[in-house]
Amino acid sequence: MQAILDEIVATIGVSNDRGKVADYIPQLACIDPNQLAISVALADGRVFSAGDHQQLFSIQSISKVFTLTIALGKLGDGVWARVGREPSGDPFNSIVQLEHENGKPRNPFINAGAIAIADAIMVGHQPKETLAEILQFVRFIADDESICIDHNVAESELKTGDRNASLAHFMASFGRMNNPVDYVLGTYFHHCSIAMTCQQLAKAGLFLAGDGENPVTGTRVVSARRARRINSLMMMCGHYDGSGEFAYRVGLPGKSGVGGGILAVAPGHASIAVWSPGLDEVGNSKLGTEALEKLVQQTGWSVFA
Ligand SMILES: NC(=O)CC[C@H](N)C(=O)O
Repeated sequence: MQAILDEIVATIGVSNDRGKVADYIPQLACIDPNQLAISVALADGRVFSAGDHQQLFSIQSISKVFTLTIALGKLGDGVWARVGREPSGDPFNSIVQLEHENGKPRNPFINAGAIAIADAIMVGHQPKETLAEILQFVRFIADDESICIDHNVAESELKTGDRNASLAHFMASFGRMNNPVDYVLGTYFHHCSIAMTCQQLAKAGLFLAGDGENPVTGTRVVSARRARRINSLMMMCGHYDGSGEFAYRVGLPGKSGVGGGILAVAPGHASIAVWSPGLDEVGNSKLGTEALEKLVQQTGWSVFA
């Protein structure tokens, strides 16, 4: 495995065509695009990494997998009254479907859906309490107490978050927000601003590769059925309007973030985190996707194999 990862970083890491760093969040615009990292956490507890795998990055929308998991724990199937389970086929920050679909986001991974999920898990709590709960959950699944929120990124998003504020207010106009919109947005921006290394992220995804149980710590996070369902949502919706392309090229459930990270799950085998800040046209890590494509070719881990 180490040789495979070293080879992936050596070949893909030299690419001149690295995509474009997200610049609508000023704090992300200044990240050096010449970075690439990959970590594979195997079901037997071994973790292999290559490239800049010790570097912290903004997990952004990958956090939506964790907030969905928390929401399912709190609301069970009640989650599906708040968001759907269908791919949107539209950009991650699109507002158009909300008008025709009664303010109900298509899925929990587009921005509107994740904002609705943030509202759902607040259940009357203050943003601080909700964020503490989210952070505690992420630290628990990653088995790492050092994971934190990057407050500079959160502030930066807050200042330039007009689109997300529009989505939230638009949903509120359909009576779909239980908490003050500003509180929900504050929660959403901060959970998107959790900073992790590839190694930490790969470990955090292990429960999804292990039928809901972290195979290393032996702790059950969700039921096997719930893990399968989260994986299926990642497969269908995790890369927005690039989900079909990702399934075609990589063939694993995955969730991307505009920080350039991707969490991918090879059920029964491994949890994989990749990071390279340059994004393709739809906002998914360009080299990260290429690295995963190569890894799956070498390991045969595609769920369609
Ligand atoms: N695709 C993403 O990672 C988007 C998340 C980002 N926080 C936003 O709201 O725009």
